[in-house]
Amino acid sequence: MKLFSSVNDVKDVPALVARALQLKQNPYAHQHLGKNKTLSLVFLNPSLRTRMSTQKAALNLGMNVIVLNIDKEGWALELRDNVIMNGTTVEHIREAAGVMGEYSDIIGVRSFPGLKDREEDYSESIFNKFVEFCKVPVVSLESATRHPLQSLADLVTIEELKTKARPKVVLTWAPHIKALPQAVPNSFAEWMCKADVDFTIAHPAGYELCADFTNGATITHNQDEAIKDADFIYVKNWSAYEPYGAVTGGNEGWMLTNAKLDAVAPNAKVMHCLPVRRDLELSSEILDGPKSVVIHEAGNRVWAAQAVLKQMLETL
Ligand SMILES: NCCC[C@H](NC(=O)CCC(=O)O)C(=O)O
Ligand SMILES: NC(=O)OP(=O)(O)O
Repeated sequence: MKLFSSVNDVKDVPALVARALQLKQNPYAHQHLGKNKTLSLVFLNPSLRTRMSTQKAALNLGMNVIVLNIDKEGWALELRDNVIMNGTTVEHIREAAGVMGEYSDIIGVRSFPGLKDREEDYSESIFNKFVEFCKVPVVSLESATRHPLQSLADLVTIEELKTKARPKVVLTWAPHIKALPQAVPNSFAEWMCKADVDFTIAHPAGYELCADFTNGATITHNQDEAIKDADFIYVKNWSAYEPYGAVTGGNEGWMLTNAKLDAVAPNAKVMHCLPVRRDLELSSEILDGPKSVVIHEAGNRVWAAQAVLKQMLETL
């Protein structure tokens, strides 16, 4: 595998999930694979889980790891082509990515969307420039439109905790005060549409995701109807795709509570990629109660990352 940017880069998804679960049982069995190999993790945006879990995964495989918070510690990066660099940017992504490739066997990149220009964000221009100019295999650490390491960990979690062959999985929109990217819900939907699950998406009118990611999902504006008898409820806020980046008020009632779960989904396990704003996106009674699997889910980020890195190391 030379690129991990979406589910489409994975030949056999069930095999990758199975590999992640095997690695969880035996984390240090492949330390020879990463010996003398360097993973560089490059962040243009903040991270807790992705940074720590991917670093841990690489260490488990015997790799060396370099972390660069390029937004804070690097030179101001020019991302546009054909501009005279007489302003505040100091180094072009062409040289920066090329140089990072010299120091790395695999590079991970995190670059969030600006949420201003949909065409620009959905073209994945920043992520794709890293891929083009660094000339080594690249793992997405969350790009403008997708978060595949998160989605793989989510699928691993569902596979591990499901109590029936084909569980009902619901992605529900949640309230927030800010405009957040569509990357996590796009990616979760894209992975779930390819998995052996019964998949529903619930959101208020106006929060339709880009249809490229939701093909095969049941989509509704009725949260109670959507979560009825769900086995897994995946909670996430996102801003509108159309008009792009918009946030409309008046949907505070979409926050999931124990009362809602008790009424229609008593057996549901509740997931969230984190970070989560308590009692805005998701009630603390759920987060602190037995239905929440968010910490377990975040733990599985290690095995998802390790399965991907292992496959990349095998094809270096
Ligand atoms: N990597 C996980 C999610 C990252 C991002 N959340 C955020 O930016 C939260 C910011 C805040 O709550 O202020 C998102 O939703 O895509
Ligand atoms: N879920 C997730 O990607 O978390 P971080 O943004 O903290 O890496």
